[in-house]
Amino acid sequence: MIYVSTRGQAPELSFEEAMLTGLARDGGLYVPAEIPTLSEDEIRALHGLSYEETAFRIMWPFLGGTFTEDEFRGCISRAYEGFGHAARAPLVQLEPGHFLLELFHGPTLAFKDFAMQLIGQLFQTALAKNGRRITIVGATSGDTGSAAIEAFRGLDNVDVFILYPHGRVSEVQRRQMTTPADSNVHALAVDGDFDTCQARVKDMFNDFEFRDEVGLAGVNSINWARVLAQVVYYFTSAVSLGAPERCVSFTVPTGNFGDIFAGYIARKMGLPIDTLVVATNQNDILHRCLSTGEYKPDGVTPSISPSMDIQVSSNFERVLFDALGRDGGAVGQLMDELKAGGFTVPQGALQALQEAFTSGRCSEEETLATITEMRDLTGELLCPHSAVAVKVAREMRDPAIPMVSLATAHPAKFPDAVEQASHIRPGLPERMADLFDREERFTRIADDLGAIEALIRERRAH
Ligand SMILES: Cc1ncc(COP(=O)(O)O)c(C=O)c1O
Ligand SMILES: N[C@@H](CCOP(=O)(O)O)C(=O)O
Repeated sequence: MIYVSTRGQAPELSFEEAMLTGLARDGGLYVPAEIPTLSEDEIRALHGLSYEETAFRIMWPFLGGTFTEDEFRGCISRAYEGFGHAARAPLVQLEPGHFLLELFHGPTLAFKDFAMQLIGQLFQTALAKNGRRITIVGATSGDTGSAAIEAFRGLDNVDVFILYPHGRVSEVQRRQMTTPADSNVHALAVDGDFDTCQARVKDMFNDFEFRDEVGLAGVNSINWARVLAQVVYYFTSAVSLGAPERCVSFTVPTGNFGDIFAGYIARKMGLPIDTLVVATNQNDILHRCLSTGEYKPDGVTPSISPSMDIQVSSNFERVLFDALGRDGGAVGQLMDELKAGGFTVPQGALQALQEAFTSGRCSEEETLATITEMRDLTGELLCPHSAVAVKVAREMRDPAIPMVSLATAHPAKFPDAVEQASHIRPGLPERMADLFDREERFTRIADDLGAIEALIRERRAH
C-alpha cells in the first residue's frame, strides 16, 4: 500500500511515513494510491463484532505491513479501552428511520478521540521502533486540540504545540487544552481564527529547514491516519442498520471535511451508502461550493457551533483530487488560485462532487430550535454541531432509507448554547468535574510565523 500526494510532486510514502509526515512536501495531502474494498460477504461478517475487531478488519489493508498484527491489535485495544460506552459509538433512534451516532464517549467528549487515541498509540509504537523524537503541531477550533493533548501528553519523545484561535473556542474546550500540567504540552492562543491557525501550521510544514530541524509531525486531518480511523464507525453503524442488504445515508456536521471524507472512503470500500450529506453552519462555503462550484472564502463568522467555524477546508483538497481525475497538477493550480482569493471547480469535477455529496446549511436560530425540538421529542440533548446535522438531515432524508446523523460532541462542551435552547445546563462527566478549578497555562501569541517558530524552537529545547 503506497500513499501519493494530491499535488503529485512529493515522494510516494508507506503508511508509517505518511502518518509521521503529515503534510506532503509539495503542500498536498497524502491519500492511498488505491482504496481496498470489502466484499458483501466481508461486510456481512462484521455483524455482531466488537468495535475493536471491526476497526482491525477495516484498517488493516491500509497499513501495508507497517505494524505486526499483534502490534496493531494492541494499539486498537488500548485506544478504545477508556471510552465511556461499551459500544464505543452507540446508535440511538431519534425518530422513525432517523438515527443519531453518538461519537462523544471518548476521553475528551468529541469524535476526534476515535482517531486521536488510536494515532497516539500508533505514533508511540512507530517512534519506539525508530528512536525518533518529534514535534507535533496542530491547529484547532477546539476539539482536535484537546483530543491531541489528551493522546500525547506526558510522552518523552513528543512535544505537542496546539494553535487555537484566541477567544473563539468554548470555555470547556479551552480548559481542556490549557489545564494539563505535562511539560510536553503547549497551548498557543493565536490572534486570529481557525483558518489563521491552520494556515500557520501549513506554513511550518512548508518551511523545510524548520520542519526538518524540529522533526515536525501533524495530527490534524491532513494526516491520513486520522481519516482512516474515522472510516470505522461508518461501517459499525451501517452494518447495525442492515448493511450490506440495506443502504444507509449519513449527515455529517462539516468544517474541515475530514469526517465526511471518511464516509466517502467507506463508500469507496464497498459500504452501501446512499447519500452523504454535508451539513454546514452559517460558515457555509462547502454548501455554496457544492451548489455552485464557487469556492471563495470570505472570512469566518463566529457561531454557536465554533468547531465548524472554518472557511478553508483542508480535506476538500482530497475529494477534489478524485473529482479532477487524480490530476495533481490540476489540484495544485486550484490551490494556487485559492491562495489568491478563490477558485471555480471545473464543470466535470463539480458534477462528480454533486454525485458524491448533497449539502445543506443550518442558521444559528435553526440550530437552537433543533436542540429545543429534539429535547422535547426525544429527551436527547444535542450539542450545536450535532444539531446542525440533525436539522439538515431532517430536511434532506428519504423516509425509505435509514439516515444516520453524526453527533460529534457532547453537549457539555457547549453548555451556554445548549442551556439557551433547552433550559438544561449539561454537566461534565464526574472525571472532569474539577475542570474549572484547575490552573490554566497558555501562551498568547500574534499571528506571526517567525514568532511561532521561535517559540517552538525554544520550548522544545527545554
Ligand atoms: C464537534 C465538531 N463537529 C464537527 C466538526 C467538523 O468536522 P470536520 O472538520 O471533520 O468536517 C468538528 C471539527 O472538526 C467538530 O469539532
Ligand atoms: N473542528 C476541528 C478543526 C480541525 O479539524 P481537523 O479534523 O483537521 O483536525 C477542531 O475541533 O479543531
